[in-house]
Amino acid sequence: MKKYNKIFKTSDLKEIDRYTVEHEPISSSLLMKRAAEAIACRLLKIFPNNSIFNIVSGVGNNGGDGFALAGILLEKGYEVVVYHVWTGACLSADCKKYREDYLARSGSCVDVREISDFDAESVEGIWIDALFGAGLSRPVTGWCAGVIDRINRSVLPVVAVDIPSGLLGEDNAKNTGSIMEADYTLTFQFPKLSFMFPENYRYVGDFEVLDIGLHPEILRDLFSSYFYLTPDVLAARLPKVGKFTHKGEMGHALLIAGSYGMMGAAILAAEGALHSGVGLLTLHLPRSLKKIVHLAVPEVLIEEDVNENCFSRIFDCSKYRVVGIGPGIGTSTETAFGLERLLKDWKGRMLLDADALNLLAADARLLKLLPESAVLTPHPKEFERLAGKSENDFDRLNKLSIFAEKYNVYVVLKGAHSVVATPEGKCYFNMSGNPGMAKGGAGDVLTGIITGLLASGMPVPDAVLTGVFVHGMAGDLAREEMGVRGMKSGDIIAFLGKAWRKLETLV
Ligand SMILES: NC(=O)C1=CN([C@@H]2O[C@H](COP(=O)(O)OP(=O)(O)OC[C@H]3O[C@@H](n4cnc5c(N)ncnc54)[C@H](OP(=O)(O)O)[C@@H]3O)[C@@H](O)[C@H]2O)[C@H](O)CC1
Ligand SMILES: [K+]
Repeated sequence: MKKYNKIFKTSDLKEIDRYTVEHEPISSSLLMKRAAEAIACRLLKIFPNNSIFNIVSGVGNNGGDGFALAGILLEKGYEVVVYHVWTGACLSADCKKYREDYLARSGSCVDVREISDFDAESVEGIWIDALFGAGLSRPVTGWCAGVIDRINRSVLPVVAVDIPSGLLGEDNAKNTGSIMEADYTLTFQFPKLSFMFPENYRYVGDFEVLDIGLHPEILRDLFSSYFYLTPDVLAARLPKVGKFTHKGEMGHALLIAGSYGMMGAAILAAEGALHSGVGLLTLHLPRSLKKIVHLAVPEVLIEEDVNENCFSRIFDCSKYRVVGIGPGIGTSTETAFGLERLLKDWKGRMLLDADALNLLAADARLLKLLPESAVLTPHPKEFERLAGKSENDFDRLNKLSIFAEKYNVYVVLKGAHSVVATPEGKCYFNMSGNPGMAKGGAGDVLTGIITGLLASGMPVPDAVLTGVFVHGMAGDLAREEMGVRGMKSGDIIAFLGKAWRKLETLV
């Protein structure tokens, strides 16, 4: 079974590097060349019309990448200037080698030994930031910080090599030094944890992961509790739908959603489930919504609540493989009572979203009733109600992990890189999706998708991770046609079929 890709600590890079050099075998300087070639290839695609590259190199291997890149670009006929910032007296061996190679070919190089050596104002073209990478050991201060500040004030685009200089790879929250504000970051082999946090977007910009062929054995064996989702792995883990499959095998889900004035949430969630492989879907609705919802989603079976306007009670869940509850149910006393009864009676697969989470937050006793491996899908505000305020994004991630372990549940914290925390203390970051999905109703669709996948019998973690990824993928397809502003949550549903098709054809 294909394994999820890991996010390692930047401090692990030395060990990964060493293992690769020993076991591939490849020299460290050739590995650096490979990395620089990967950068050059992507750079020239992102900026096909640019001909001037201003590379700011440090003294470590990140700086070495800068010089190796400079050599490649020079050979291709581009105008290149390297600003070699002497942040320390000693060059790493590979930085020294590629600096000498570059100078031997008469590459243009400005040695920057103090801030007055660095004139950023008369520069044209684009900046390449190869000042500090994974070896950053403390915040950047002093005159080196001045170099970063001057580039940040420049209007030219900035592309960071591996990591924006000055950004710490994991917890950057208390970093008071200068940090490069890159437009793009081209990072090696795996994204760094700090890239996942909204508060670091201003430094990282849009990032891409470049495969530089680090040794697969060390990537497999080295421990990490952080992972990121890629379509190849999810596709390989999709269960086969056999020729003789019938609707019973694909599972019967119960969705409890909607209340008076909030029926849209129920429709969006139901559509999400119906487009995600559920065999049968029963929608439990307050009586007043029955007719209209049935007209909007004829494929569902409808179960009426005794209450006219909101959810109040479920009598028998025994025929369902999963119960999803929350979108648009409101937080009335009747609904709170209904949720409590449900949690006391139902110990099977369960997903809780939106108002179901708000009800949990309002009554901590309910948290103790959650069935094992339940799935919770809060947005940051809902998570704050459940677990308290976080000081910053890194602190929120820790809180998320602790919460998932404590209550033995899967928690999907929704955001630009939605993160799924598991009861075993692992965190998986989603890599699909776009800001066009930051609209009312997108979460209801996600609830439907994951509920549908849970009904089909997939292992809980795979159902959650696949649901999160395919939801973003459908959003990405919608954006391609309609743009970030033009798309609405219903369009995620409209493109779910294409997203599934795309994932299935990767197998
Ligand atoms: N395996 C891979 O993924 C590959 C990575 N490559 C590139 O290598 C860098 C990591 O290189 P490394 O040499 O370990 O580190 P840096 O280039 O980031 O810089 C280290 C030097 O910077 C000094 N330093 C650290 N923090 C500061 C600071 N705040 N102010 C001033 N100077 C600082 C550090 O000095 P110390 O005193 O801390 O020892 C070093 O002198 C990785 O990011 C990739 O770009 C390979 O090219 C390909 C394989
Ligand atoms: K850098």
